[in-house]
Amino acid sequence: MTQDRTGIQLEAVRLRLGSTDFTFDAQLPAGRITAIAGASGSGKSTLLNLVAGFETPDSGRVLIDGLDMTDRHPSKRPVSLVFQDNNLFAHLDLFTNVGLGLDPTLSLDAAAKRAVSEALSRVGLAGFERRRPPTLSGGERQRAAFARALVRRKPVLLLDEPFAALDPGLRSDMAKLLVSLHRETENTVLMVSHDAGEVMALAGHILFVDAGRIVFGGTPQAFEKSEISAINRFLGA
Ligand SMILES: Nc1ncnc2c1ncn2[C@@H]1O[C@H](COP(=O)(O)OP(=O)(O)OP(=O)(O)O)[C@@H](O)[C@H]1O
Repeated sequence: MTQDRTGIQLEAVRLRLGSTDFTFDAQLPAGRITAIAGASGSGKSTLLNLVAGFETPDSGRVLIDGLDMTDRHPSKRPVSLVFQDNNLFAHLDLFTNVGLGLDPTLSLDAAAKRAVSEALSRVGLAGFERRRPPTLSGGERQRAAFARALVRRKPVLLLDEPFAALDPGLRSDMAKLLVSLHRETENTVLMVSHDAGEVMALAGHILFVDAGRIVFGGTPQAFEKSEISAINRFLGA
């Protein structure tokens, strides 16, 4: 691991979308899994989109490992992404889909091709290289999306409800896969989730968003003891 990993900072970030105002101030630890939790419509995806670069703040700054990302194009940020709907190209086989994570022009040398096969194998999809996404189960497609993120070897992994479309058994398998990939890569993970069980099982750090603001940032232990009513509702207390 490099010495100067300081994680993700949102410094006095302000954004207005339609009639909704967002204000985010946060410091997210490097090398940990941080969950962004909150009710539907609270602003979880918006926060993630600000880090990914799909939204640009009206004011304030977004930093990753100390570098100002605020005006940097999403493709130039040191992040990889996994979404609920996995965004695989249906007409391309898995090898190509994962290879695109490495190089959009697909000019892959022998080492890059090996990396693609290793990533598929790491998520349990060895031998699936020539299969196209429509021939796979939902869980297999989501594994392929993880392989595509993995192969990029970026210091930050952004996940937006990555398991939401899966049934409970698969959700728990994928959660285990995420934890084991995280142990290996020690990357900084930011994961949107509206599932209290998932948040408590996976996160080492939690941000809770309510009405466009972060109303809690801290450990799962402190989160459980919080007396904020929106958090108690979220935890089903
Ligand atoms: N481009 C936009 N224009 C106008 N309003 C927007 C836009 N994007 C998001 N919003 C609004 O901002 C609020 C927060 O949206 P966001 O998607 O961040 O919430 P969320 O917490 O991720 O919700 P969910 O759990 O339902 O996905 C919502 O009320 C949404 O309608």
